Amino acid sequence: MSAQREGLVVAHLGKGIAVELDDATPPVLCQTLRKLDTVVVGDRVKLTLSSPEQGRIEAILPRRSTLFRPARGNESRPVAANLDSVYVVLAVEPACDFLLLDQYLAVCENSNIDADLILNKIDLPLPADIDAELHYYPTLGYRLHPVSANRQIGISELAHTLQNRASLFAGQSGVGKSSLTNALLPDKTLRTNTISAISKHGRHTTTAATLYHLPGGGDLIDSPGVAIFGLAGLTEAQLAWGYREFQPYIARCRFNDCKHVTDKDCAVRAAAEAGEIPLARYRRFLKLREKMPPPSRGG
Ligand SMILES: Nc1nc2c(ncn2[C@@H]2O[C@H](COP(=O)(O)OP(=O)(O)OP(=O)(O)O)[C@@H](O)[C@H]2O)c(=O)[nH]1
Ligand SMILES: [Zn+2]
Repeated sequence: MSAQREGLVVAHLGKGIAVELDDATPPVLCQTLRKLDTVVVGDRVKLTLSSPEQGRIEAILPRRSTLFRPARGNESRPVAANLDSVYVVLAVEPACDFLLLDQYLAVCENSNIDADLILNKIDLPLPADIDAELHYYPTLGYRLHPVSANRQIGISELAHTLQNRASLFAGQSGVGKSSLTNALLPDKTLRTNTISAISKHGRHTTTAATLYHLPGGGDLIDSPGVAIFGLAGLTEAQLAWGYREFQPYIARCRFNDCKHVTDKDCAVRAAAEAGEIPLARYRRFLKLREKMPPPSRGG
């Protein structure tokens, strides 16, 4: 038996988990001890090697962030670990879904994950009202990156901001997440090598999520399933906190457990009515609140 090593989980394969050792490539195929919590892409793990290509994961090192996805009922399941940033991708077509955007931002605000906005397809004209709505977000501290994946506009600037961090692209279907990933990882063989090195002994299996090292530095977690992550695990109070401009008002509500809806002397609602908080954002907060599973709305 060899000594314990540490590594990074780079992919979930049908027959095991691909782990990149800190001092070696290609990744090794690992099994996990049954009693371990779910191991996810981005996790740092302790493992022992049974052969140069195979190992067993024995511990998950503490995570600095975890992204959850809703599972059956009110359950949630971790899908990615140790993310630094979520990049919410938007486009003029399909139309900007601001409710989904606010939902992503609220999750990140409560998960120790930074959030940026990417406006893709800037080769297409953007209506003025959408443009104005989008430009409100930088006033809250969210950076907005205008790009075109197809026309290769703004891609090198984007690559620069992705350096030295682990990121994930989120957004509705069709906004161009795959196109952006391809623009940033032009070397297709580099992308597929990771997986084929691991699955060469068996049938090719679809992966739930994969971590890629970007050529300019930084990691990108690509996961079809994570693209639309839900409000899984958030409480109603966390949802309100996820609206950054609400934060200074929340402490001024009369009641500690103010729901910011019809409550007496709610400073958040008052600010929205006075135009200090954009009414559109407050309304979307109310809508998201309605969408939350009942248990997290209680108490
Ligand atoms: N006009 C224009 N179209 C683009 C641009 N980038 C991507 N598209 C197009 O948008 C469509 C959707 O792109 P995808 O990359 O598949 O979008 P996605 O977000 O990965 O979609 P899902 O895989 O369904 O989640 C494709 O037809 C792309 O060619 C762009 O910069 N400009
Ligand atoms: Zn309130």
